[in-house]
Order: sequence, then C-alpha cells, then structure tokens
Amino acid sequence: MAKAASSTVPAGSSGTAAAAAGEQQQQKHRVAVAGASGRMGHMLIEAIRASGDCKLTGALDIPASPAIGNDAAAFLGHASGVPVSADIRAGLAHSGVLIDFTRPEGTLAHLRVCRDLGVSAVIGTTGFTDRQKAEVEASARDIAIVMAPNMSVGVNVTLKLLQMAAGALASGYDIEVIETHHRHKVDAPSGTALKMGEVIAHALGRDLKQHAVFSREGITGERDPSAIGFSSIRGGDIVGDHTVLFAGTGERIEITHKAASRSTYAEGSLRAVRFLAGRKSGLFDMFDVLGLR
Ligand SMILES: NC(=O)C1=CN([C@@H]2O[C@H](COP(=O)(O)OP(=O)(O)OC[C@H]3O[C@@H](n4cnc5c(N)ncnc54)[C@H](OP(=O)(O)O)[C@@H]3O)[C@@H](O)[C@H]2O)C=CC1
Ligand SMILES: O=C(O)C1=N[C@H](C(=O)O)C[C@H](O)C1
Repeated sequence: MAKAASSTVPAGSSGTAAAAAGEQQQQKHRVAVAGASGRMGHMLIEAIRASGDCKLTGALDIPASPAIGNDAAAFLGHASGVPVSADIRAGLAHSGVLIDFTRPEGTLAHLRVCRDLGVSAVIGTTGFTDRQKAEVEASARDIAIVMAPNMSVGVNVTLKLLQMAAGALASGYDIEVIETHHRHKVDAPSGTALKMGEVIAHALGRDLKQHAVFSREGITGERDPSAIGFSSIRGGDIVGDHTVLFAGTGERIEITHKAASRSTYAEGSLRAVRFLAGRKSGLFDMFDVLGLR
C-alpha cells in the first residue's frame, strides 16, 4: 500500500516571508469530494471553499455525469482549478481525505483506491447492505474512516436523547420511527432512521433485525408490543425530518429532528475531516467526532 505523505497542504501560496511563516503554522486539509455534482457534493464544495482550513484537491463523479471535465466549483461561479474527473486514482492523487456522498457501490469503488493510496475517508452515503458494511470495516484496518448516516450535530445529539428515552420507556410504549425526505431520495428507510432504530433496539436489548416492521397493509393483526416500526414519506424538496414516537397509554412522546439545509451535513463532514487528521486507521462515527460516545 502506497501511503500518502500527509493529509494537509500549506495554506497560502504567496511568496512573502509573512505568508511563508503563516504557511508553516497553518496546514490545510487536502480534501477530495466524490459525487461532486450531487446535492451533497455541491454543498461540500461550497463548505470547503468557505472554510479557512480545508482545500479542494480532487472531485469525482461517474463517467456519464455532464460535469466531467468542468471546474468543480463552476456552479459557484468560481474557478477552483480542480476538474471533475471519473478517474478515481487521478481524482485522489493529491488528497489526504475523501468525502463520499454517492451510492454504496460507488463508495466501495472509491474506498478500494483510498486503501491503496492511504487516503482517509468520510462516508455519508446510506443504503449499504451488511456485506457492503463489512467491506468498509475491512478497509478501516488500513485507513482511517468516519462513517455515519447523518453528519449533523443535531441528529447525533438526538440519538443520545433516544438512548435515554428508550431506556426509560422500555415497557408500555410502542415505538415508531417516521422519516420524511425529498422526492429524489433512492433508499428507504433513511440511514438515519435505521440508525435510530438500532440505537433504540440496543438500549432495549432487542435485535433490530427481529423487531423491525417496515410495512403494514391489509389485516395486519394487533401491534406486536416489541415491534419497532418504520414509516417513510417522500415528497418535494424536504431536506430530512426524523421523528421517533413513543406511544403509551394516555400519553405519547415525540422526539423530532428537522434539517432545513444540507449545510449541517457538510459542516459535520468537515468536522470529521479535522478529526481524521493524524489518524492512520480505524472505523469511527460522528459520536467519536463530536465526543458523544
Ligand atoms: N450522512 C449524511 O449526513 C447524509 C447522507 N446523505 C446520503 O448521501 C448520498 C448522496 O445523497 P445526495 O447528494 O442527495 O444524492 P445525489 O444523487 O444528489 O448525488 C449523488 C452523487 O453521486 C453520483 N453517483 C451516483 N451513482 C454513483 C456511483 N455508482 N458511483 C459514484 N458516484 C455515483 C451522482 O452522479 P449523477 O448525479 O451523475 O448520477 C451524484 O453526483 C445518499 O446515500 C444520501 O442518503 C445525504 C445527505 C446527508
Ligand atoms: O438522502 C438524503 O437526503 C439524506 N440521507 C441521509 C439518510 O438516509 O439518513 C441523511 C439525511 O436524512 C438526508
């Protein structure tokens, strides 16, 4: 495995002595973005540009993307000097970390090259099968990875609230996870909803695979009290809402997170980039990044 020398690059390019001193003090994180012309790709490129400590050094998309060959920041009316490329190896050549919000098969293809080049990864993609997740885990033996179905601070704090609520409402409360997303989302339930279900099941000592109910239709019979139900709503441009309902007798509790902008996911991803600096291997999540474990 050819390890990348460093994940950072000098911040400035000016030749003055003051700039040189500044360069020594501040090293920028060299970040490549996969899915560069997607909804999250655009948001990430904008966040990297606005950040003081990250620099876009690679941009990947699929060969069929009309963005291939264009400047990755052209949609901002800015020239980053980084073209969108379908060549994974070339797209990662100058980067210390890849942020990937694509599709599971794309993420795994990118990860194989990251592993080969010693490039760390922040994975936001959702919809992985257990087998695909195992491949991510195997990659983390060689490179450092942050993987989370939701990078927002708010959702990760919500997961902590759910841990506490599930423990306290262990019996007598029916648990339902309801998620609402835009019409373009391709996976259901959302990765966040599944993670909420996992956190709750773990707090209750249940196996989510045995207790998850993903659909109801026809004569379903009465509700199994140990079920954890999931409902998915798709429509319009809704960024992402998640509610967990604990329905008891005579009362109900709803814990809700609503995202109004994808910027929250992008900012969380940059926090993950900073967390990975100096780490050589291991699989981490946003609890690790945010100190919530
Ligand atoms: N963890 C988190 O905080 C968040 C996670 N997500 C997840 O991120 C992923 C992307 O979401 P979003 O940006 O809305 O989706 P988009 O469809 O807008 O963007 C996906 C990007 O990946 C590209 N792509 C599609 N298939 C492949 C492939 N096989 N290999 C490589 N690239 C591919 C697309 O190219 P093209 O458009 O040309 O098809 C596009 O550029 C989803 O899994 C979503 O659930 C989203 C938001 C937050
Ligand atoms: O596809 C999306 O948009 C989102 N996907 C993530 C998920 O599946 O949980 C995170 C967020 O809800 C937005």
